Amino acid sequence: MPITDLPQNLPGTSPDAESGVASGAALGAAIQRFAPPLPLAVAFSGGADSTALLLACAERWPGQVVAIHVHHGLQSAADAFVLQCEKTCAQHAVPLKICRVDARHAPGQSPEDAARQLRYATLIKAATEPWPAQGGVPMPAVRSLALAQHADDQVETLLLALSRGAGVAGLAAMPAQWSRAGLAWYRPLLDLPGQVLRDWLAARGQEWVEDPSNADARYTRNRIRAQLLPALHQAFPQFRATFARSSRHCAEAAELLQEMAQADLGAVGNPPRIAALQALSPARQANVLRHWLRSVHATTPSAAQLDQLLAQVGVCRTRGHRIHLKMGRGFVRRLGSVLDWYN
Ligand SMILES: Nc1ncnc2c1ncn2[C@@H]1O[C@H](COP(=O)(O)OP(=O)(O)OP(=O)(O)O)[C@@H](O)[C@H]1O
Repeated sequence: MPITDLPQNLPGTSPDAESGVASGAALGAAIQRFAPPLPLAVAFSGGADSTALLLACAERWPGQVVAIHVHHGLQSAADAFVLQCEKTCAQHAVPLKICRVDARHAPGQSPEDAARQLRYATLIKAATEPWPAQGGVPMPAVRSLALAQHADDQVETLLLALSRGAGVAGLAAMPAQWSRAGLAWYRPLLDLPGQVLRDWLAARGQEWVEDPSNADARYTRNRIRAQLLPALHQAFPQFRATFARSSRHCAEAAELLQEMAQADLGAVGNPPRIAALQALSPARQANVLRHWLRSVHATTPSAAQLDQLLAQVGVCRTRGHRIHLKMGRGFVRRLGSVLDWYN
């Protein structure tokens, strides 16, 4: 499909000069705070957000920024994304790797999850495998990778977590920095509203491709963006900053719960001793049992299953008391003085 057949954003859509300057200052400040080990690879979809991130980084660290595009082979528009990525990278002399993958999901797996997991694995492989020399100069190994999610994406993630009834780990939303596969990963745009990125690109006459699925109201995330964010802006103009602060509080709380769960699992043992569990408060029992099931058995119980287990642990005072409950992908049963999980 020729690139012009896609809903593309062109210089004609420029915002006024004032918002162009304001967006430049906001993006500039975010990139100034960003200090990744170089060279840096940017996960580049060809959409507005990663186009802004790529160009801002390439300008800040010329010759030390590369781009990776994953062609998922899922949408007919995918070839047009590749063309746009190639055009942008050629214009700005940024080395680009295009990785073609088959991201069809397995039965029972969510299509978005399948595509995301494969995308992350592909980004790691592409970033860490050697890059061609640039102008005869060998390219050193990439040390960090940046993704372009912004403040609106963070709010959407938080609202989706709330709608599922998530605990503090889910409400922590997306981390701004972590390590994986020997790379430092970043989301340097989490403090910026998406509109700032679009204004910045439009003020510079920079094109990007609009993902047609972003307008599809069948996706909850798109409904949140189109309907909830404007209403939130009306009611709480500062919602991006305050929601982000709540997510950071939740991230801290989740870290503490994790540390406490590790210490408590050391104390109750693996498999957990029932008498040792009973010495803990119910909230700590729940925390350590959730951690045991997740970290040792790779399964997540529902809130109702965990409540049942806690109730059974609480009343397990006689030798003959039997425990046998469905728990995540398997079952928890009492074996003598301990709890046992099997499937
Ligand atoms: N096909 C892809 N290839 C490489 N990186 C990608 C691709 N799709 C998304 N990403 C990266 O993952 C981030 C989050 O993806 P998501 O689909 O939520 O955003 P997006 O709407 O595609 O962002 P953008 O406006 O950059 O297209 C993007 O900002 C980008 O950094």
